[in-house]
Amino acid sequence: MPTSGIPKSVEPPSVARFREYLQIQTVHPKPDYETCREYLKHQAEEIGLEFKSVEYVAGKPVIIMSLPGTNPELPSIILNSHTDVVPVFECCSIWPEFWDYPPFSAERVPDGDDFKIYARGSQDMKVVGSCYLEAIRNLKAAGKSLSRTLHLTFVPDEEIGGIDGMAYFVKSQDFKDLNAGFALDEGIANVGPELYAFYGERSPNNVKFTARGETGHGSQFIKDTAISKLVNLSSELLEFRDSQENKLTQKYGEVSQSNLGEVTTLNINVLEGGVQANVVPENFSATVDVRVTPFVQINEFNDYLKSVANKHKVEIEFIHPVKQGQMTDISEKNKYWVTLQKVLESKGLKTIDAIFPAATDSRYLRDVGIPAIGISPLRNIPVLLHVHNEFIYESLFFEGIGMYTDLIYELANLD
Ligand SMILES: CSCC[C@H](NC(C)=O)C(=O)O
Ligand SMILES: [Zn+2]
Ligand SMILES: [Zn+2]
Repeated sequence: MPTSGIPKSVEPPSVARFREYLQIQTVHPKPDYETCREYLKHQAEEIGLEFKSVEYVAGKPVIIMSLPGTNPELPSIILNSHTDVVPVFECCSIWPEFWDYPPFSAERVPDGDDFKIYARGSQDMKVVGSCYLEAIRNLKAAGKSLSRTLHLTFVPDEEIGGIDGMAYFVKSQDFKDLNAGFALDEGIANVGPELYAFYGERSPNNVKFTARGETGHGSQFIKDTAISKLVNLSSELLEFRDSQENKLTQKYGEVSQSNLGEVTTLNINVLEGGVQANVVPENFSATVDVRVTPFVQINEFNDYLKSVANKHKVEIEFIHPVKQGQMTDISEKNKYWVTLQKVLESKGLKTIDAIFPAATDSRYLRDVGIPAIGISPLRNIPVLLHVHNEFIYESLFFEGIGMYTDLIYELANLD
């Protein structure tokens, strides 16, 4: 334990480094990536890692820190994390303080024998990036020999879809040069004692439906209005949504984070149209957040959406191209997975193997053929990603460092 022999009130250096990272305001819509780059460069220099910063889009650095292995011909291990965090709501008129501490002060607050560290990004996902760095610091300090090369990748913009970050990176020569064999990426905290291990995720599919119809005076019985078409279409979409939920409740008794990824969800989140109350609008649209499970063929699912739109005489637009979600093999055939399971077992940790319900940068890695597992070291803690008052227990940070130290060592020494 990094704290042994040190009074609890004294902040361990690893925690000070973690808190410094949390204090950098890499928050959307204007993340401070420059300060973040400087911070990471300093970490790389201190630990003794090669450092490279590349920008596929100006001002959005992808940072690659490398530790060459003794057998650099072997496929490398990627330890990925994103540097950006989601916005915070600090207060509103009826609820003056959403946060107990300022979200970028990274306050270290005593909590019994432990400390809580409050900050945006403490769970999602600066804790993971910091654990990787501390684990490698420990391995280097202990003089451990690693045969595979390690690459720590710190990427921007995951929280807004990764288009200017991981999506460009995986297509680049820089990425090909990594000769990656396996990647670890983000997971999600668990209120229970197990760790989630995500081997796939649902494809985010934003779809806009636009209905057009008869216009006229708001006092009349006008047929085939845009709204009536959109309402009928929406009812059918919501019936589909119910059927997906029923599938889970029939199979598992309830919907949970561990089974949600097995079905497709949709939420109608933006309605647009109308000019004034007494004018029947010529058009009205609904934008829907659809999350397509990798267990169905995305093309077939989109054909189904087209057929529903067609039936209700509504136009359909797929806002961005969506690819079939790929899944990482979690059978005995995947030696990286077997190693991960072995290490976690040796530490008394169990995994819940699941499909991530939302989107992470792992989808880009899997798409270019890199087996990726999304994992978080956080357990027995409320799930606070994107939530007010995000915090972690300091003890979980130490547990995470221990877990990644063993995991990285074993993965990097796989034949
Ligand atoms: C669609 S890309 C934005 C990424 C975001 N990821 C998470 C984990 O919230 C999401 O799924 O909405
Ligand atoms: Zn995240
Ligand atoms: Zn997030």
